[in-house]
Amino acid sequence: MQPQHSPRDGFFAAGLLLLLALFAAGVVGAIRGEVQHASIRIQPLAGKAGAHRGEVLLLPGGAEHEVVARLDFILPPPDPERARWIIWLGRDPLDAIWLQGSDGAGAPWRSIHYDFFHPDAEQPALPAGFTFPLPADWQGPVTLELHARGAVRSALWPRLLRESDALAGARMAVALNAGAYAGLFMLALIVLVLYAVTRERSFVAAFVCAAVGLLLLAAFNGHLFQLPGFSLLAAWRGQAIWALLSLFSASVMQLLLRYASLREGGAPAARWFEGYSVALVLLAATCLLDLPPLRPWMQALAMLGWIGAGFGALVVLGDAVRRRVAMAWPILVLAFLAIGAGLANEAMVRGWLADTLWTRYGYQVAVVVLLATMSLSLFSHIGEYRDQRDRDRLARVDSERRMGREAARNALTLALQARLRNQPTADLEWTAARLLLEHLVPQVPSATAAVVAYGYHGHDLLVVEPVERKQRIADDIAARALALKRMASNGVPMQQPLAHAATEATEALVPLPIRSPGWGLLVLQREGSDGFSTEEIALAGEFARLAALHADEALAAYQLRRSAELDALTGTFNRRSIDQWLSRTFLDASRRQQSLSLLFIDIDHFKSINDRLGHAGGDHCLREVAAALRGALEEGDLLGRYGGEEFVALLPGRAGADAREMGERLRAAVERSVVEYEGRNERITVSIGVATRLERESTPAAAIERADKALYAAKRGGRNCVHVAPAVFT
Ligand SMILES: Nc1nc2c(ncn2[C@@H]2O[C@H](COP(=O)(O)OP(=O)(O)OP(=O)(O)O)[C@@H](O)[C@H]2O)c(=O)[nH]1
Repeated sequence: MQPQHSPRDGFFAAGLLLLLALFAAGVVGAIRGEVQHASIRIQPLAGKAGAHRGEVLLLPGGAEHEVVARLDFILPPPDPERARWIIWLGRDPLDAIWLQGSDGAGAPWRSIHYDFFHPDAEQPALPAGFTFPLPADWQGPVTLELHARGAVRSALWPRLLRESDALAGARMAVALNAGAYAGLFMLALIVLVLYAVTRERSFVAAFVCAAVGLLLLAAFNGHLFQLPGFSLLAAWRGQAIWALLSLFSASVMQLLLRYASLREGGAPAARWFEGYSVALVLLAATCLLDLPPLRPWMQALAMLGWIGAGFGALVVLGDAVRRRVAMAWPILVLAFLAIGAGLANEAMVRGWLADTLWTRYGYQVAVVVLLATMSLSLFSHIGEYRDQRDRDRLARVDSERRMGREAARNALTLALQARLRNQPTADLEWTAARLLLEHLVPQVPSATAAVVAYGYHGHDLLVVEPVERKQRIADDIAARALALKRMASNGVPMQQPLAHAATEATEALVPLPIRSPGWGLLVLQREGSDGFSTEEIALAGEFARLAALHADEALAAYQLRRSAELDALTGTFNRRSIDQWLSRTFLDASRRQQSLSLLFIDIDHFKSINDRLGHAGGDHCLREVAAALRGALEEGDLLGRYGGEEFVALLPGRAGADAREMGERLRAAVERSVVEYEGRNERITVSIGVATRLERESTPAAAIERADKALYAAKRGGRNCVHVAPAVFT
């Protein structure tokens, strides 16, 4: 994505213009304030290299040259009130510069000897020029020789000034230099911190640019060689400056590459820039190799390299303006300004423009402002970085949430499977609803969550979380049951503001997949008007579906299990399960030393019933007898069909008289019941044999035999009676 111009650019550009205006005002003031110097006539001495143009003496650069010129000037009479006179020259990269001549008495006089690359220890920090104090007693016409030697192109403008005026000018220059250094230093620091925070590589390029720029400006001004650590660079003399210039050109190209995002676009310009940067680094290395045959060419090559980088920068910036890259046009304007200031400096070095603060240092200020603007425009990269980070974080949060919900879904499924498997049918739906709410509420926070169902698997259900709100919810649901039923039958979840709530609240209604005519809803209520997200409602729907599905499955499994245990005709236990029950209850009772009785109940003359009513009528009678028996038995007693027209009742906790009493009750119940079949009333009786578990009996076989015998005895005893088996039959 391409960064766009933003209102921020406008503010930034306005701020920048303000700064530039302040700077320009300062420079103009400095130039205006410059002291008029007394005129010096310069005359190159015959036989020595060096040209002059008016007041300026030119050193051509490339190979090492030495120029000697005669300086003629008239010194006003000494004034004890005012400072002495000095000859002042700009601080050009000269290997040596000094003045010599003779005083009024003809005695030889020689000035301080300066070497740009090896500054004297006594010189002030950040010296701004070469100052040659003249003896205080000199006056009238003076002739001196100016000796200068160096391999860097320079234009020497000797000026005759009062020392105080020279100091004032020097202070101005120092202020400019210090400002430029501080600016680059701070910039380097800021972009380094930004890199540490964002890990955005563009800031490394900006850091290298600011750091190399700082070294380069300090080298151009000669201040670098004052620093103990860097004084070693003086061994390379001018070559060190050209190496730094080439490195700076390369770092500017790299910064431009990143600023204009050329790499991302895969533009061919990116490859050119990369290649050119490598060439510039190689050029810097060549400068430091200091090969004598190449030495005269290095200045020109480094300058060419710089001009090429400048040209490339203009092309890229022009393109960036077209592509609406952030801050492109203020940077382009600044680049033009920097190039203009650089050309002014070159014109000064060639003697075409006077040596002023502006021509000497203007390009330095422009470069600092340009670099600062370019580096700060990389803030747009921070925006991208921040966006990316936000996107990553959102994605992470989203995936964590999704994983959390997936885990909750699995947990709900597992809990439903585990808890519903052996649940008695009456509790099945309640348990499913409870589990649904328990697992849903942490995922979809709700002040109240409820499962409401009518006619669900044949019964009504209301489970509320938290339980304290059950009554309120029950009243609320009852009050609008009709509307809710309509809503549930639509099958589409919805949410609405809670009309009667004192504070703002929202209610989500998620229909439960319940077979008609039953209906049910998952009701979620939440404080505030924000309501539930689509995702939350979808999750609630899915949880509700899971819970209902598992409840249905558990019910079906329960019914299947029951059908395998029950006798299809009478609904009592079948022979297989009554056998299991017999074994189980006998073992149980023997372990606990509890009473247990066993009743064999046989319908009297069933054959004749069958004969009279037909087989279907017989079946009907069997069902009616089973119902009568079940009605007379008590909770905990078991009834099963042992086969044909014979039933078995198991009475845990009963023995002897108790069991007989129950046998009587059963017999009487059957006798009382009048079975109606096809308009005929049939009277049915049963004979019952009772056997009670003996103390050491843990299996039912013997008791079954006794009960059978007792039944046989009852039959023999005239039927429709109860016979209790003795402990031992004789
Ligand atoms: N309708 C119907 N009849 C059955 C079923 N199972 C057995 N029977 C009949 O039940 C009758 C049992 O007759 P019996 O064992 O001779 O005894 P009873 O006629 O009841 O006479 P007592 O038991 O001596 O009073 C037989 O006629 C069987 O056909 C059944 O599932 N349905």
